[in-house]
Amino acid sequence: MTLRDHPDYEIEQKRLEETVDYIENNIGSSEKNKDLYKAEIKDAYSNLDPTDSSHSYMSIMLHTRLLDELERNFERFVKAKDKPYFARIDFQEEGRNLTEKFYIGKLSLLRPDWEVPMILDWRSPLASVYYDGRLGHVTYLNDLGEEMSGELLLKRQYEIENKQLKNIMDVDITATDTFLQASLGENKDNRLKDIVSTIQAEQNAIIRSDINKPLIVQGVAGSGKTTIALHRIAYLIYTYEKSFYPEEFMIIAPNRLFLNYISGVLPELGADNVKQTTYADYAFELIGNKYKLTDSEEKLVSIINTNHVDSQNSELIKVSAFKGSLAFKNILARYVKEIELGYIPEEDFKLEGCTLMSIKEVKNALLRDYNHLPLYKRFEQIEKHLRFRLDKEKSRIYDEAKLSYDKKIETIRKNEPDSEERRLVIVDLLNIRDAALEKIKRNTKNAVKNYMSQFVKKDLFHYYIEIITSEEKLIALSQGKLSSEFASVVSNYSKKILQMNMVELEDLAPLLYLKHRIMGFENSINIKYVVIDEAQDFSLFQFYVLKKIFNTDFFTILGDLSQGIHSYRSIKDWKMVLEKIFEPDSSRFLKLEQSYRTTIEIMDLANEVIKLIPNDELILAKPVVRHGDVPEATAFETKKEVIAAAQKMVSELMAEGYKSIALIGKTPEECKKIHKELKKELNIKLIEGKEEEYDNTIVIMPSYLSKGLEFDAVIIINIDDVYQEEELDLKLLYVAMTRAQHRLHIYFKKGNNRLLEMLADL
Ligand SMILES: Nc1ncnc2c1ncn2[C@@H]1O[C@H](COP(=O)(O)OP(=O)(O)OP(=O)(O)O)[C@@H](O)[C@H]1O
Repeated sequence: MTLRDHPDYEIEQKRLEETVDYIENNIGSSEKNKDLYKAEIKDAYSNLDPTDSSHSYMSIMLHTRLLDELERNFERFVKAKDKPYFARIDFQEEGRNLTEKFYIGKLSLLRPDWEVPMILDWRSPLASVYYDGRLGHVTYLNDLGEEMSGELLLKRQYEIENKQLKNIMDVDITATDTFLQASLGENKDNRLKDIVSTIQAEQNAIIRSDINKPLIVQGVAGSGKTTIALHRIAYLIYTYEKSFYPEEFMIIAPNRLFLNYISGVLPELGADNVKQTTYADYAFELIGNKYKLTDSEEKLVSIINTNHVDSQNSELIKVSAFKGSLAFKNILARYVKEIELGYIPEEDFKLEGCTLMSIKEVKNALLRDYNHLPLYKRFEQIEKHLRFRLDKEKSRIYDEAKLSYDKKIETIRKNEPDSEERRLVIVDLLNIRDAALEKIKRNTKNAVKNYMSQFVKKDLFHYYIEIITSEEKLIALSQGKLSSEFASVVSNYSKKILQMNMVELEDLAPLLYLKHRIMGFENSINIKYVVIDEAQDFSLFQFYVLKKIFNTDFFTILGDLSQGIHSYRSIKDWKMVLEKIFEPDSSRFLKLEQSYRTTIEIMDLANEVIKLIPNDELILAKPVVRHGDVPEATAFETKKEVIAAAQKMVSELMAEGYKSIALIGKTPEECKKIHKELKKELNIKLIEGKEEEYDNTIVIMPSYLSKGLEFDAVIIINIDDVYQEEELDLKLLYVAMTRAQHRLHIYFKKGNNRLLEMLADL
């Protein structure tokens, strides 16, 4: 059916025109009002009278506020005008004999003269039925969390471009989601997009999941984890507008390139000012930049490069796993206790022999009363107590001392006859008294400072170095759990890095922990909701420390164990996170098995790779019904031929109109080599991990850097280090294969390349 044949075409066309007109009129009047308010502000400034300025000040304040609001609305209108909505639902609430039409868009639009919104925000409670419900009886939770029900009588989707209605599609009970199909079939550039018009029911459940329960999502490659994470933030900001500011939300992503890749989505969803950062960047923000970070991928690369069987047991892996473990956290907790005990004073706080605060009282303040504070913040409390006691007692002590001298003088006066000798004795005594009183004054002045001088503060790294480079301390504080061989490996390994004023990623959790427990953070942390993407790469200690420093359970954690290429240093399953970090009973764990990114053919082949890993936790992705070209896997005799084939394929893919093409190698060295050859012929960018953005059509990168990204077409090149049938290599290959949206080609050099040969034979 063509657009014009749709029975409601006229009505829909009219409605669109009406909506666009309304928005444009609002934009027009906003512009006028903007000029008006600006003129008012200017006027008020010029009339600002230094003696009686209240009227002008009021006017400036009022018009500035109005101007801010206007500008916000203005931007909303401008954003909405080209495509004000994408869907409509006709809904009849139970018990009401009235069917209402709701047009759903990215932003809400209310008309004072209408009872229903002109546009309903996609995040509003009622809009949920559009995502969840098939036609017929539906339910949703209203603002108060009460279940509402009714009949969904129509579910209609629109394609609108530049204010023009291009298509109308009614979704019936059986129809597959043609809109979804169309959107997945598109070629994309190198930025992630919002999916408000095609969010699927299982994704909607995650986006709208209860804010109060920590949420962990295991989602297969391409299931929309990153996309959903961003939509969830937009949803929470809208729904809990009164409880949270957008800047209190934080999303933690794996690297800056990835942050750039996702950066467009939140503003597009009307959620600005959300903090978007990487774990390392945020950790350095909190602990300071005194030490530099080692290349966090270097370790992975060296594991990839070495013989895997040996490396599985290598010291490198064990040290990383140890530093990310809760066992290490426990060692540090004992270490902090030891540090705390070291501050118990050996003397009372006294003035003139009079105890103002006993050792016991100071100890109680230090270890008991202010235990909830970081150690150094407890010092501040102790100091306050000392000052208080001193202020309370200093006059008494002074007066008593003075009185005792005065009494002595008085006794001499009374008992000795007046003589030159008596006069000299009294003068002497008066001098002694004055000196003593002067001394008391001086001591009083310095008493707190002197007493506090025993609470010497040290640098964070001093503490960390003291423990991590001391074999003896590690063993002692592990309560016999660490062998001396392993403790020596950890300490020697750490010494080498720290001596260069460097730390590795695995050191950041312990450093954050120590800073949190000992010094506290300089500025109060105002993050209230945390979303972690690619969370399979996090260690338990990382989760633990984030939960502690943010002091919240408000977490959404998303990841895919099948892509856990950093599993040498990170979690092995989600159960551990649920059990050790959160309360399993009050947390939610959801799975996403449907994959939206890629075609059935590509996903089927990628699943063959993941099947080779003997791990029940790894779930096979189910692709949405979208067919495409069968992936090609071809072996060549020489490296030169592999590179030539890739170059030819890039040209073909470009000619076919693909907008983003990635060549994915196994190691950075391999990518460098291939790039050197190809850059003579192609405008191709080598991605090495430090980039913050790129805008090239063609890129080349090692597999581990491609994680999280996606491309229209992927060419996997393998000329050097072959992919072995081992967990890490299988995961690297899986990650690379699942980056492709439409086309996948695998070109490799013949010989000893069993895994890729197996794929070629399938
Ligand atoms: N409901 C949907 N409608 C349209 N597109 C979708 C939908 N869900 C996901 N997609 C698309 O699927 C692709 C994969 O999404 P995303 O990158 O968020 O998945 P992911 O689970 O984070 O993937 P990975 O773990 O492989 O990095 C994106 O292009 C996204 O736009």
